[in-house]
Amino acid sequence: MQNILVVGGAGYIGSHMVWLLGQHGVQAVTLDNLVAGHRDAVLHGELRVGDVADRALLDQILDSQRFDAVMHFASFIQVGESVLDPAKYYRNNVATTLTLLDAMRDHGVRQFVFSSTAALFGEPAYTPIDEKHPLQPINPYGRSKWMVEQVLADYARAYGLQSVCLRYFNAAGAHPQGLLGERHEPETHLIPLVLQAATGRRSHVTVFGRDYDTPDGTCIRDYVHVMDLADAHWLALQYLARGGTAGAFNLGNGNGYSVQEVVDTARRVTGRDIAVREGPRRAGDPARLVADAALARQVLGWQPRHGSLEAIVRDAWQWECRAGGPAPRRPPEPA
Ligand SMILES: NC(=O)c1ccc[n+]([C@@H]2O[C@H](COP(=O)([O-])OP(=O)(O)OC[C@H]3O[C@@H](n4cnc5c(N)ncnc54)[C@H](O)[C@@H]3O)[C@@H](O)[C@H]2O)c1
Ligand SMILES: O=c1ccn([C@@H]2O[C@H](COP(=O)(O)OP(=O)(O)O[C@H]3O[C@H](CO)[C@@H](O)[C@H](O)[C@H]3O)[C@@H](O)[C@H]2O)c(=O)[nH]1
Repeated sequence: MQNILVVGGAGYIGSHMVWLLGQHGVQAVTLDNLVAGHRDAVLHGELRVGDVADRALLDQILDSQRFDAVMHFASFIQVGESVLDPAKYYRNNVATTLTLLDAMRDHGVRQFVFSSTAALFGEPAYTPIDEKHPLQPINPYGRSKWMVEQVLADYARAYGLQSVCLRYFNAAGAHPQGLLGERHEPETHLIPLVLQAATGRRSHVTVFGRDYDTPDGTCIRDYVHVMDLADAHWLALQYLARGGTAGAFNLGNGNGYSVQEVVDTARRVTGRDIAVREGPRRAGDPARLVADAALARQVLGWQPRHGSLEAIVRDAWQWECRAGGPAPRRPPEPA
């Protein structure tokens, strides 16, 4: 693998991946329309600002050089918004992915790594959740990812397009040296919100429900470090390069932490008081989502290196203390 097209590489997870490709000495081109990404988050390779729905642009990029694989991080990501405006999600997450896959097929690029999600599993029938668990997404965001997974299985059979779907549980943490981190606007994810309450950027964090069937009544999630996700993508590229066939892998640490445990850990790591308010349940939140990632360990050789919640929160805190992120590292491109 010498040259990778990273779609959505200016976003949270994609930017860590682009950095890692640089560390491995692999060329990367990022395609991102910057609706949610940041120009200064692309620390390696070339950034092409544009929409993945733009077939002419895709043709131009794929004609200009030979790519060994495409990694696809670009999508809209807010579950609540997907319920209110499903069209936005099906268009950007499904229709534009078809445009990308068809362009790849036409240009003979046959390897694809896709950002899928634990939202595919809906309300779990059992935990930890392995790949045999029924797929039963309960919102348009999850369904949009499921549709793409099904398309990918068909494209593998019909066109020989080999893909790996990586179903992340809760991505969290930041680059351990503080180069990159999470900068969503609006931020909806628990760990950055808790840490922003610690810095004073927010007055408090609201706990969404304390009446779940869990030991302390708050929801349990499997937080997985963004660098461990990037490692899994790297291993997925190696898997495809050695002829691995299309497949899907769950990515999590196998440890569940409650919302209250996240707040307590953040209080310990930051040494700050964090004001908490009680709120109602958020619609569509399963009580417990914990991954069984044995398959990724066996087949990809994935070994999470930053598995403890403490390490995840520490790295996210280092990033958050930079209050909005580091100064741009790349000069702005001419308009
Ligand atoms: N963050 C999580 O906990 C999590 C969990 C499971 C799955 N995922 C998936 O991982 C992927 C990355 O998530 P993230 O948290 O980094 O999100 P993000 O919003 O930070 O990154 C997505 C990037 O894609 C870009 N983009 C969106 N639509 C585009 C388009 N049409 N053309 C070009 N660029 C476009 C955005 O500008 C952004 O830079 C997403 O597909 C998401 O569904 C994330
Ligand atoms: O202000 C907040 C924000 C979140 N939560 C709770 O914290 C937990 C984690 O929430 P969040 O960080 O928003 O992540 P999830 O809703 O679990 O979703 C993430 O993780 C899923 C996989 O587990 C992915 O599918 C999604 O894309 C990704 O956003 C949930 O129980 C929320 O109810 C709060 O109590 N207060």
